[in-house]
Amino acid sequence: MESGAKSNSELRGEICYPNPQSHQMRSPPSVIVIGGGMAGVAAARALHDASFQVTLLESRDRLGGRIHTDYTFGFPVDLGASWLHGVCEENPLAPLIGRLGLPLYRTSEDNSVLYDHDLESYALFDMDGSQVPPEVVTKVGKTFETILKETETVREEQSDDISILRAISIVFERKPELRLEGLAHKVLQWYLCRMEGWFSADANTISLKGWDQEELLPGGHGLMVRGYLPVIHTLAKGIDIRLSHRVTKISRQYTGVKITVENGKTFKADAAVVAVPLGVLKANVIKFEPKLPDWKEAAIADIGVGLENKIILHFETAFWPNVEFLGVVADSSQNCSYFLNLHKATSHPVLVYMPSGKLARDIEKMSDQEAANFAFMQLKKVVPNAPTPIQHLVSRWGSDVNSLGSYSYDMVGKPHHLFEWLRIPVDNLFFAGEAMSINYPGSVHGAYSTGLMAAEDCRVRFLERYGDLDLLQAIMVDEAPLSVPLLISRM
Ligand SMILES: Cc1cc2nc3c(=O)[nH]c(=O)nc-3n(C[C@H](O)[C@H](O)[C@H](O)COP(=O)(O)OP(=O)(O)OC[C@H]3O[C@@H](n4cnc5c(N)ncnc54)[C@H](O)[C@@H]3O)c2cc1C
Repeated sequence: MESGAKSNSELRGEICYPNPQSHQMRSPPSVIVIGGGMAGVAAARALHDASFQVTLLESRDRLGGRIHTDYTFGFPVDLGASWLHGVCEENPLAPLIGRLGLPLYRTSEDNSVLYDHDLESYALFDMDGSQVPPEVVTKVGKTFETILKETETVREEQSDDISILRAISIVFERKPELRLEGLAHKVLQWYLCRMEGWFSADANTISLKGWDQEELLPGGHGLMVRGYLPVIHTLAKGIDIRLSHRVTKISRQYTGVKITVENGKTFKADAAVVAVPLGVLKANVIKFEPKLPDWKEAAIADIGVGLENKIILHFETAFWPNVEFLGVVADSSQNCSYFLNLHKATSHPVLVYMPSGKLARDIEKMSDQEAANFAFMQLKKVVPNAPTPIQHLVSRWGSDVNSLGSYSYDMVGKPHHLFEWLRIPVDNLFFAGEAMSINYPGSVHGAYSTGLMAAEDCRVRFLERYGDLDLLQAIMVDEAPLSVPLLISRM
């Protein structure tokens, strides 16, 4: 409490607020974490370990959020995140995954996701089922790399931001020799389709100035062979978690926060960590009282949320080429297809079809069976006499009220620093989530690191106010040294 202000008892109301002189006698500060995805559980774990009283409110009847490992097939399959992007010691999640002994299967060694042309990994097919010669895939991959390099010159010249698609067409106007025809053109569209998948957005909405501002960690991309969920469950151990508690209102008061959930029940605490998806914040599902400052609302409005879904097909046996990825090339990026072959990594006969952007939005309008049929028709372009799948799973991240999108990206004309603005606390509200990570947006490790940052910001806020250094133990925000090596197959 500041000097000269009212006494604690006058201010407190129903909340027990700390008194600097009597902190030894009060209970530890309390924090409500809203959202039980990676960011929320990471914040809850760190605050719990630093002696805070933590309650986590989660709207779904499960933890994990956009980490959703499903066991319907009798083995784990991820409907949301499945890769650790950056299989290296610098990855903030590496120490935890290493300690848990969870195996990773490296699908590519290259840390670039855009023009990786590791030929072992891919088999691309034309619409008529004929395989694209590997040398064409490599050659077009190099051309795509050159085109993206050329867009850097366009970026330097343009004062206003434009889309990556517009920049590519400017490059074609200037250097017609980079424009490809026939099969090579279709392969180029497939590379563009993969780029759109990385951002979960169409190329005409992705910012030329912002698209490469995230930090790509080295070490390539490793699939979590046993699914991502064990990481969430480890972090959540011992935390007071209330599932099926959808928050509808967050009131900031001088004495703390009051959180209202759907059934009218209220929770009070000294502070809160808001770790719900950006899509949920955009939809105003949660009312903030008083309203959030204009700069925060602008950041919420101006960061994009894209859509990527997974249609998971389970077969009796694996009958497709033994490569990590299968692709179908086409005249436009939207008509290209992209399958992950889980059989390579897990020995289970499963293919994962991954549409993004407008295609993903269109597919979400279909029933599960129609969506599975659509994915199967794409597969038939690769293997015309493919037997029908025995089971399927379909994600709907766009229409699910708990996510309202897949992950964030830089929209045209919007500065990248908005990701940091989204993270900055507002009084005793702290913010965490993949869209609050300026370095690693759209990723699990980004969400994790913002959870730790929110916890640390909260801890420091209490220390500043009460100066109680013993009560609250330091939170490791910086990467801990990797004590256990990662278990990586396909080195
Ligand atoms: C299809 C797909 C594939 C992906 N692949 C990868 C990948 O391979 N690697 C990678 O690193 N990243 C990947 N990502 C991104 C990654 O999943 C996310 O960046 C990360 O999981 C987000 O974590 P989060 O805690 O910020 O949000 P979330 O996981 O969405 O957690 C937010 C939580 O808040 C809850 N919530 C929502 N509204 C309320 C409310 N009103 N009250 C209370 N709780 C609420 C939600 O139910 C949810 O549990 C993928 C995402 C998708 C959708």
